[in-house]
Amino acid sequence: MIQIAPSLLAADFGCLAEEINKIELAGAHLHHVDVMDGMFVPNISFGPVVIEAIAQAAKKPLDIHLMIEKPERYLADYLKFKPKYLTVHFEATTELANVVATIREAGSGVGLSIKPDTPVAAIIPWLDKIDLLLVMSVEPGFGGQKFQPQAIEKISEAKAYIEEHDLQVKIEVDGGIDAITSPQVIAAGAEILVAGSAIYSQSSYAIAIEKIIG
Ligand SMILES: O=C(CO)[C@@H](O)[C@H](O)COP(=O)(O)O
Repeated sequence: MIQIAPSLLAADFGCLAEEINKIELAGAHLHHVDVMDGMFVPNISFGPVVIEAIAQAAKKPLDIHLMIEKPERYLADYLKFKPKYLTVHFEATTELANVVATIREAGSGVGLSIKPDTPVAAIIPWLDKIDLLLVMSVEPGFGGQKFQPQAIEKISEAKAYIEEHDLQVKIEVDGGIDAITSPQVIAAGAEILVAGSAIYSQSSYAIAIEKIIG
C-alpha cells in the first residue's frame, strides 16, 4: 500500500493543531516533520519545542527527518516523541552505526536519507540495518522545489537490491512530489511519498492526496 506523508513544513503554523487535524481527516498516513539546522542545509525550520506541539495534536505517527549536522548529538530530543521513523542523513554523520543502534534501541524505525548527489551504492552496506531509505528528489532545505528525475533511477536501484536480498526496507521519496511525479516514483518502487506544497497549497487536502496516491 502506498502511504502519503504530508510535509508539515508547508502547513500554516498559525493554526498548527487545526492543520494536523485537517490533514489526518484528508487521509494522511504519517506526518513528515522536517528539522533543519542551518548547517547541514541552508535553512532553519524548527526543533523539539514545535514538535512537542505537533505530537500533542497528532493522532497519526510522526516521520521525523533530521537535516542536521552530527545528528548523534540530538537523537534523544527527537526519540522522546516516539516517532514511527527517525531519519538521519548519510552525509551528516561519521557515527552511523551508533546512530542506528540508538534509534533501534528506542523502538523507532531507523531511517537513512541520501541527497541527490549521493549514489545508492554508498548506502548499500546499511540497507540490512535500516527500516526506511529516504531518497531526496530535491536538494534538502526548502519546500516547493522542482523534482529531480534522477531520483527515479536511484529508487529503482535500491528497490532491486532490497527485493534481491529479501530486505524489509521501505523506500520513501521527498521533494517535488505531485500528481505528475508520483506515478513515476511509485512505479520505481517508492512506498511512502512525502509532499508539502502539492497538498498544503490546495483548498482540499483530501483531493490533493487522492491525486497523488490515487
Ligand atoms: O525535506 C524537504 C525539503 O528539504 C521536503 O520535505 C519538502 O518540504 C517537501 O516539499 P515539496 O517539495 O513537496 O513542496
